[in-house]
Amino acid sequence: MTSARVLLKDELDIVIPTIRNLDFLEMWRPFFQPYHLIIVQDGDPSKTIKVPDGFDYELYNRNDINRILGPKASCISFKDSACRCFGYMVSKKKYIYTIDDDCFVATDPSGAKINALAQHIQNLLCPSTPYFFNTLYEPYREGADFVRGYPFSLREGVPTAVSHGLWLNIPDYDAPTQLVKPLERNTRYVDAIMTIPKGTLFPMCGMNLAFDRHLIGPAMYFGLMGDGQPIGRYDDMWAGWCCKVICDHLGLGIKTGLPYIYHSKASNPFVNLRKEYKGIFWQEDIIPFFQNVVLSKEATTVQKCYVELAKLVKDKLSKVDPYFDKLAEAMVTWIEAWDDLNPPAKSNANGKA
Ligand SMILES: O=c1ccn([C@@H]2O[C@H](COP(=O)(O)OP(=O)(O)O[C@H]3O[C@@H](CO)[C@H](O)[C@H]3O)[C@@H](O)[C@H]2O)c(=O)[nH]1
Ligand SMILES: [Mn+2]
Repeated sequence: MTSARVLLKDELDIVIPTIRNLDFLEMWRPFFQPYHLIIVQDGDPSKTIKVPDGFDYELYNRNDINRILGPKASCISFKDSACRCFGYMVSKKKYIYTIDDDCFVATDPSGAKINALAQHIQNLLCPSTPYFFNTLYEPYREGADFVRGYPFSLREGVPTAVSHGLWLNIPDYDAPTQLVKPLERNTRYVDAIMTIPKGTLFPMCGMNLAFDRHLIGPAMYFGLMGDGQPIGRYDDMWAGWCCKVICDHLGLGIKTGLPYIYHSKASNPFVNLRKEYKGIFWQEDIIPFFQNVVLSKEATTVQKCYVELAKLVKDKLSKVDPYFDKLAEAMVTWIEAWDDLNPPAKSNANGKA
């Protein structure tokens, strides 16, 4: 870390889903070591995952999830990276950064190592501008600003709930694209951060993602995927669509762009196709559903928005497939489990939380 002060050292947890090993942490040590890690071990709980020395962490396997959540553990996916959202639920911090175990420190065009975590923190601490697009991109960056014609009444921006980073080398392509372009690598470093405009959805990838847990945490449910489910690799997409409609409703922002990580492992496109294929045609109904979602004015908290959204999923998507009935119920279970583990702060005698 270049600055003596470690940004948000005691206010941020790093959540890592893993079914492999954590050797990748050695490369991140200079940037991650000051922070607390929450490791969600997927797959066989009897397997021991070795955490490199010197990291402060807590580790949860499936037995822990079942013990902590009891019957509500049914909402946490098994054998899919979607399990990571358990880490968001058990965290006690204001911010979360989640990264996959095959993502490494990338290098920018100047040859400097990219501290992705520091850039995400910067993105989250600066406002977003969802109501009017700034053509010079992120106006709060050093050397940039709002351009001529940008309304001054909108320059204060809104709180940023999510910072969505990108990937050099292996891009996050769906299986059909991976099959058609097996050798394609992303070598294009685009030096830009943009707020995703209000009313526009986007495909959120969970590989290199940070968010303000207090602003949007309860909406970061990664759905029912993996073992026993008809779909996979739509965990982060589902969460992103739910988060975006709720951010639009509550007046929060989502940014995408810098920072980059270096994604090293291409998962098997044939296995991915089997996981994704229902999602590839279901999403032609899912996207219009989210584009037409209207949340009520009584939905003033993320939990209220999310439970309202779950009812809309049940009412409008169950005709696509009975899976959405189950998913809608799991969305409510998730909120119940979230509130069990994160009870609202009790207000004291003079009403202070
Ligand atoms: O059953 C599993 C499989 C994997 N994991 C852990 O999750 C991440 C991502 O795994 P992987 O790198 O193999 O998969 P990708 O296709 O590259 O991941 C991208 O697709 C999305 C799938 O939902 C995912 O969010 C993206 O990042 C690794 O840390 C694995 O160890 C798991 O926990 N359980
Ligand atoms: Mn990967």
